Amino acid sequence: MRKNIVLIGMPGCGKTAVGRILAQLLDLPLVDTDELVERAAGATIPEIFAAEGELAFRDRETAAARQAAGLEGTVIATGGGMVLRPENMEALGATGVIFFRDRALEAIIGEDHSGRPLVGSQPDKLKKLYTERIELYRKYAQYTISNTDTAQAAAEQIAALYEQEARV
Ligand SMILES: Nc1ncnc2c1ncn2[C@@H]1O[C@H](COP(=O)(O)OP(=O)(O)O)[C@@H](O)[C@H]1O
Ligand SMILES: O=C(O)C1=C[C@@H](OP(=O)(O)O)[C@@H](O)[C@H](O)C1
Ligand SMILES: [Mg+2]
Repeated sequence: MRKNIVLIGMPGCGKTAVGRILAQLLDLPLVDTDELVERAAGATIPEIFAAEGELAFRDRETAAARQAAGLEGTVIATGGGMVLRPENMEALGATGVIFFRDRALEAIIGEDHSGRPLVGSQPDKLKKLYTERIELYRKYAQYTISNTDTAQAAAEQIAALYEQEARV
C-alpha cells in the first residue's frame, strides 16, 4: 500500500498550492479536505461557518479526515485546523506521511485571507492561531518544511523526502 502525503500547517502557508504542485510532480491524485467538506455540505467554507458555526464545520472536517485517510497514494491538503482534534491526526497518520509546511508568519500574513472566516483581514487573528497551534503542528509533523522560498521548492523537498521514505 502506498502511503498518502498529508500536508498540515497554518491557513495560508500553502498546503493547497504546494499540494497541487506535488500531485503533478509525483503524478498522484490530490484531495483537499476543505473541498471534501464543501462537496458534502453543498456549500462553501464561509457559508458553512455562517450557517452552522465552527463546531459543525469541525465535525464535517473530521468526517473528511476519515474519508481521506481511507485513500492511498494520494496527496492530502488539509485545512489549517485539522490538528485541533487528535482523532483526525490519528486517522490521517495511520495511512500517510505528515509534512508540516512551516512558512514564515509574516509571509502568511501577506496572503489574501478573504475566504477564511477565522482569519479574514485581521493579522492579529493569525498571530493568535499561530500561538495556539504551533505546538500541535510540530507534534504531528514527521517532517517540517521550513524553506520560505517558493511553493515549487517546498513541493520538491517534500517529493524527495516521500520517495526516500518509500524506499526504506
Ligand atoms: N513560498 C510559498 N509557499 C507557499 N505558498 C506560497 C508561497 N509564495 C506564495 N504562495 C501563495 O500563498 C497562497 C497560499 O494559499 P493556500 O495554498 O490556499 O494555503 P493553505 O491551503 O495552506 O491555506 C497561495 O496563493 C500560494 O500561491
Ligand atoms: O485554520 C483553520 O481553522 C481553517 C483553515 C481553512 O483551510 P486552509 O488552511 O486551507 O486555509 C479552512 O479549513 C477553514 O477556513 C478553517
Ligand atoms: Mg487550503
